Amino acid sequence: MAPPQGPRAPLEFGGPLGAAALMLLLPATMFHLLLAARSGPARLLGPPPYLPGLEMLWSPWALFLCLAWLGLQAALYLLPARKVAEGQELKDKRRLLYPINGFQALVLTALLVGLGVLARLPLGALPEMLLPLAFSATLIAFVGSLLLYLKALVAPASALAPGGNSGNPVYDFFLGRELNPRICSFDFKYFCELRPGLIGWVLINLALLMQEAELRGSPSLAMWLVNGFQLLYVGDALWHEEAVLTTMDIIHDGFGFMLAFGDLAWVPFTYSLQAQFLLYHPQPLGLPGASVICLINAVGYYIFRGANSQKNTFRKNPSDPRVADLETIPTATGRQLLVSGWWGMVRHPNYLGDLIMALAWSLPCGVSHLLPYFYLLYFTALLVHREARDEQQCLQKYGLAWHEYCRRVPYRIMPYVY
Ligand SMILES: NC(=O)C1=CN([C@@H]2O[C@H](COP(=O)(O)OP(=O)(O)OC[C@H]3O[C@@H](n4cnc5c(N)ncnc54)[C@H](OP(=O)(O)O)[C@@H]3O)[C@@H](O)[C@H]2O)C=CC1
Ligand SMILES: CC(C)CCC[C@@H](C)[C@H]1CC=C2C3=C(CC[C@@]21C)[C@@]1(C)CC[C@H](O)C(C)(C)[C@@H]1CC3
Repeated sequence: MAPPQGPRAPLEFGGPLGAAALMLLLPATMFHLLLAARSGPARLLGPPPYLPGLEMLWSPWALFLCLAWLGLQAALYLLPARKVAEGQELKDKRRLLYPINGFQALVLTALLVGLGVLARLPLGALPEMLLPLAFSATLIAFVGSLLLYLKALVAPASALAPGGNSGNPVYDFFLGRELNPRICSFDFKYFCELRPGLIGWVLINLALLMQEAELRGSPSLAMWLVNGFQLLYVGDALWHEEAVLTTMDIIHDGFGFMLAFGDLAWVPFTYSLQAQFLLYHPQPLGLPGASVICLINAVGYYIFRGANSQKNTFRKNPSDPRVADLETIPTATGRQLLVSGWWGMVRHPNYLGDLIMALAWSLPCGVSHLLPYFYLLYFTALLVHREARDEQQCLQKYGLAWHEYCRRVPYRIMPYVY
């Protein structure tokens, strides 16, 4: 068994107690949202409309569907890739290899689903199964994290995540002990981060759109917008798959319950909340309103993509002509920090773009209910917390240079506000 690592990283998420509370609170919130979306009052706050019995949650058929979905995505992951990318350097100086074929997986899944629909696959029946599917996904995330935790107990110390090896089993189970758990070249965290959950999310959205068409003759404009915006977001993530290799989830966080549940259950079943809400609460939306919402999404996407691409291009090759003229601050590590362009506006311009898009995803649901704005509220909290974690990590990495960056670029996410 690997001994806990040298100097212990400070505990995050409120330590073991916070981790235990989140393990209960996150699934409970997800089920609350699923139940509220289909209830008449659709209340975000307040008690759930009813408490589902085990017979409403547990279904062997739903478990089979979830496992089949994971199996399909794993098979697509193993197909030959257009590119194999190198990850960041690890503590033992190695670099892991990652297949770049996520967008191919999305296209092949779309083809398979299209063929299925032509062969009368009842995709419109999926919305009725969301509760048992979410329950099975949670079960899979729980059992999967347990197996990963046990695997990590025999992993070498160099394979452990900086934050997930405190020695407290609850905390480590939640955050994940091992940084890059793999069997041969199959990387569990990288696989789960982008494929089953994100592609599952757009599939659920599509099923909700088809069900709406069945119920009301055609999908509403609001449902088209939500589907279109979120498909763009998922397509973009898979097209720029290589960029995920520099996110804190891949570089810093272990693969434990937080990411397993987040990737496999939370993303597909709560990120599709707007489409769920629209199926049960149709909203009128005219062309002028839709055009304004499209503009908001386009502005958000422009900032999000511009900022992420600028940083990725700069990190890959600082002399690339697209970024070579930008002003930078040198750091003791030899790396530089951008202080002009998007990254001179605020310290996390990509978060700002993401939040503007989150607003555009909720607006088609009207303003009569708070429920479809849950994603915007949750996402603001997630990004504010994530920004604080990243700030801590950057301060450790870059010391005085980071202080200088903060002095030159005082706002974190929103200029003149935060
Ligand atoms: N939809 C969702 O649920 C979620 C979406 N996201 C999105 O994922 C994307 C990635 O987010 P995340 O991984 O949190 O963070 P970022 O992509 O913002 O990466 C932060 C890192 O960027 C580098 N960096 C910071 N400032 C500068 C600078 N001025 N110049 C150069 N490099 C800099 C640092 O790493 P280094 O110096 O080591 O390169 C820092 O650790 C974002 O667009 C976010 O909105 C994130 C979480 C959830
Ligand atoms: C359940 C908890 C509250 C926490 C779980 C958080 C996870 C759901 C998110 C952590 C980082 C994520 C990212 C994306 C999805 C959500 C999770 C897994 C991301 C794949 C979405 C698409 C983006 O384009 C991205 C930049 C690739 C994102 C990377 C981070």
